[in-house]
Amino acid sequence: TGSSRPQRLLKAVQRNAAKGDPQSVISAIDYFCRHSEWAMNVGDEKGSILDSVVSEVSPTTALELGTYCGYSTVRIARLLPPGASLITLEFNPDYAAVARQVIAHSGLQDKIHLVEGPSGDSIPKLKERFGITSLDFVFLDHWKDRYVPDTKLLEECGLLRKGSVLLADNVICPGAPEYLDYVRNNPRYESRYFQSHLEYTNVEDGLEKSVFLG
Ligand SMILES: Cc1ncnc2c1ncn2[C@@H]1O[C@H](/C=C/CNC(=O)c2cc(-c3ccc(F)cc3)cc(O)c2O)C[C@H]1O
Ligand SMILES: [Mg+2]
Repeated sequence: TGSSRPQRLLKAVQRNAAKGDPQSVISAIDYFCRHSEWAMNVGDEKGSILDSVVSEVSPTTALELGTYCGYSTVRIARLLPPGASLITLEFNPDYAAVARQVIAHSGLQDKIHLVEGPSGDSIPKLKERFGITSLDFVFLDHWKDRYVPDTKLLEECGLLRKGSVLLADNVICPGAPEYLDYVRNNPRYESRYFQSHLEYTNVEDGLEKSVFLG
């Protein structure tokens, strides 16, 4: 049988991006998605908002929910301070396999821990597995109906501290209405919406940044 879209995206990275150069990996994926095949990466427009939040937080420990092909994984990891690390969760083994190769091509593999499995299973094990006490930054970009249960799970596991920043993709398209309701009407969060567009299109979408107040 033929190749999958993630496999074709990986080929485009291996052909067009310089090994060890994260920016060229990002540009190669954006080019592929604009000119060959659309894919659900956060993209360059929302990606620059992601970059500014990551740079502002400068997290020592970051978590990503939903690796997919590793585009935002590379975007986040390239901005981490020395010694910092990003844990990314992905339950589809085919996507995880592609993401590992995209990450390897970028040269950022030493800053990234890709954990295969459902986020609901992995989140409760993060403290013991990675020796972390709390998360400085979380990027939510997995199934949209998992944003609320996983945010509650992060709270219950004591993984959020005063000042932890959650950044959620797609709060307009495909949409995460329950999540917006949860973080916007919850006194334990200070939320702000960053208007943008769905990756590689002019359809409205945006990111919701929510600071946990403890
Ligand atoms: C619970 C759980 N645990 C671990 N990994 C999980 C997980 N749920 C999903 N994942 C993994 O994350 C990835 C899923 C992401 C879901 N993202 C989406 O469905 C998504 C969809 C669109 C979109 C918009 C308009 C359209 F017309 C069509 C699509 C755009 C996006 O930016 C998206 O992130 C891959 C999946 O295996
Ligand atoms: Mg997304």
